[in-house]
Amino acid sequence: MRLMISGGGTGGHIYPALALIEELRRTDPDADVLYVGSTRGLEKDIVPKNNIKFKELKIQGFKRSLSFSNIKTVALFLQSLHKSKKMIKEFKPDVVVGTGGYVSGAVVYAASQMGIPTMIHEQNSMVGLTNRFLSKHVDKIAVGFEDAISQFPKEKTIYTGNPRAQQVANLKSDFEWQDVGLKNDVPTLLIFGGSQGALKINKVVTESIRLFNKKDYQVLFVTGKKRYADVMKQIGDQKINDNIVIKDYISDMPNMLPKVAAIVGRAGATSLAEITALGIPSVLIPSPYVTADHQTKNALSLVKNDAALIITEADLTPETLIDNADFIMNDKDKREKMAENSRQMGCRDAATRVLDVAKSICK
Ligand SMILES: CC(=O)N[C@H]1[C@@H](OP(=O)(O)OP(=O)(O)OC[C@H]2O[C@@H](n3ccc(=O)[nH]c3=O)[C@H](O)[C@@H]2O)O[C@H](CO)[C@@H](O)[C@@H]1O
Repeated sequence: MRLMISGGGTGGHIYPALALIEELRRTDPDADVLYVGSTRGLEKDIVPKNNIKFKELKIQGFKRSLSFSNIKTVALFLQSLHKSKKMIKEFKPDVVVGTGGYVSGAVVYAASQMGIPTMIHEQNSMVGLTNRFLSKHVDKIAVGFEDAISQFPKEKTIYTGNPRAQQVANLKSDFEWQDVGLKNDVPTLLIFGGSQGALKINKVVTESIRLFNKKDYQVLFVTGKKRYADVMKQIGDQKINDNIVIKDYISDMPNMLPKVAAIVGRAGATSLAEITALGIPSVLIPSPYVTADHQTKNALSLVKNDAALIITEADLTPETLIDNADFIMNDKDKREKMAENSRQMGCRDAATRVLDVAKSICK
């Protein structure tokens, strides 16, 4: 198969695409893949490291208010459309797949205009801007949450789960906590605010260091690449005990996640697919800044099943953070029960399902 794939901006759109590519290469070693990303997103660092051909487009999103930059957005979109068509003519894909982010809007739309089979994957329970636009033009729509089906044309939409779930569930981890300076035999709480880190979570965690210092469990706190320096400045000369390690980014999350006892984090759809694939209990702090508050909806699907706890960003303080973290980390039975509930929700064959949909539309 010749697969052209595009997903950009944040990890939540990129990692499902990488998981799909991994599944394609596993089942079809002769497959040829071209990934098209944006010049500004995380994909330009992440994708080439995975030995995947990568091409870039310059593109940006619409501002919600009337703004001059929206004129530039339209110009960049038209330019990207033109470049995408050129790339498609050269690469000659059998199918073009979009996993979200503005860049996928141009690439998938260009392909649909040229009569190439197209599909999108929507990770969230609420459809995003780009996928809403593309849904009218593509042949198939794969969704990560059953709740999303009703927001798309019924006849071409199918529930598949999120390909990243299968990737993390199948990996044989050789990760050791000693690799990051922690102990192997102490339960570890992983704290991170999605693929880019979250300002409020970082602030409250830095204010909680004194309290985490005293815990019997360990904490790995991941700040997001661009936020690390600020966090270290905020921490200043506070004492950090051996049970806490701070990192800017984890490059190989699938290898680490199976060894994590619990997670405190945002409720991005791809993170939740990983959490449920592996059965990890979590404390979720949904981002209030995303389209249609979709992270709250994502989070509540786990909370309803007693697989996660939720703290709204407005209620997040060192006290609520520590109370919720302790609730999970200090009670092994509770943790195991939540882990099982979380595992029940996992969709561990999602990459196969998405690939099957892509194959079904190839000419
Ligand atoms: C602010 C924003 O727009 N967030 C959206 C974005 O989130 P975001 O990009 O944060 O996506 P998710 O939380 O869903 O996924 C994050 C991904 O990055 C990985 N990771 C994270 C940290 C790290 O150090 N290393 C690492 O590899 C995680 O393992 C996961 O695979 O896309 C998601 C999926 O469409 C949406 O649900 C989110 O609402």
